[in-house]
Amino acid sequence: MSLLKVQNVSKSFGSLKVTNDLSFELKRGEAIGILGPNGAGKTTLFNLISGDITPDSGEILFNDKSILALSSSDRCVAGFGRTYQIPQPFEGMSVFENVLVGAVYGNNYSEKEAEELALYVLEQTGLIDKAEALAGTLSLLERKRLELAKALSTQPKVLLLDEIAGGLTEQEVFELIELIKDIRKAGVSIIWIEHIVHALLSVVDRLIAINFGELLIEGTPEDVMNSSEVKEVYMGIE
Ligand SMILES: Nc1ncnc2c1ncn2[C@@H]1O[C@H](COP(=O)(O)OP(=O)(O)OP(=O)(O)O)[C@@H](O)[C@H]1O
Repeated sequence: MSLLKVQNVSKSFGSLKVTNDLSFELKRGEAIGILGPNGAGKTTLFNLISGDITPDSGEILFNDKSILALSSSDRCVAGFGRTYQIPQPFEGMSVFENVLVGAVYGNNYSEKEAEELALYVLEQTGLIDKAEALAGTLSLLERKRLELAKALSTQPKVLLLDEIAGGLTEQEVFELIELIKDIRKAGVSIIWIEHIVHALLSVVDRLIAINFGELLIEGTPEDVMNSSEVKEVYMGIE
């Protein structure tokens, strides 16, 4: 059964059509990867799903119900968590406090329950030793982990990862992949936008390639990576 359905969604900014009649589905427990060149409309797609912007046309269904009327905070409570391409923690707050905000905001929890969840998520993401550190003092990998921790603290059913591996060393990417695999094993469905293709391929079941806001091709990672569409548009090879 589909958990999320994006149906014929379009979005323009002025005369620029950034999302063009885009449709795809995410099944429960599935992980899918989104590929596309810079400016293809990948982050815009996440903004449409998370409710930061509204489509001009089309439908977005979660558990077969439209979520278009829900605000971004209501979508968060409904089960959507996301990370941002550029981590933007509350720099002057501790790592624990940053995660606590998500735990309070995304769940109907008492303070004690939210604190317990925040500690669990910090353990899960390998940040427990940094709990008291100010977020502004973290390394890039730790900031990426904090992005994940903030998203996980809302207990998402669908996790939207926006270029979470960008800027990391090979070893750091490897560590992040292991963490994302564990999150997936815990039952979270994932949509992952990533330019670091080997990272995507080690996690996802299916790939979707987009260009100029349109779906180019979707299928198994092997089929998509070997397709002439992706070779031509994404890698510049004909
Ligand atoms: N709020 C906005 N107003 C105007 N134009 C926008 C807005 N948001 C995005 N765009 C434009 O839409 C296009 C797609 O942007 P988007 O960030 O979705 O691309 P992307 O595929 O995520 O790119 P990248 O891989 O570089 O992150 C770009 O040309 C961008 O400048």
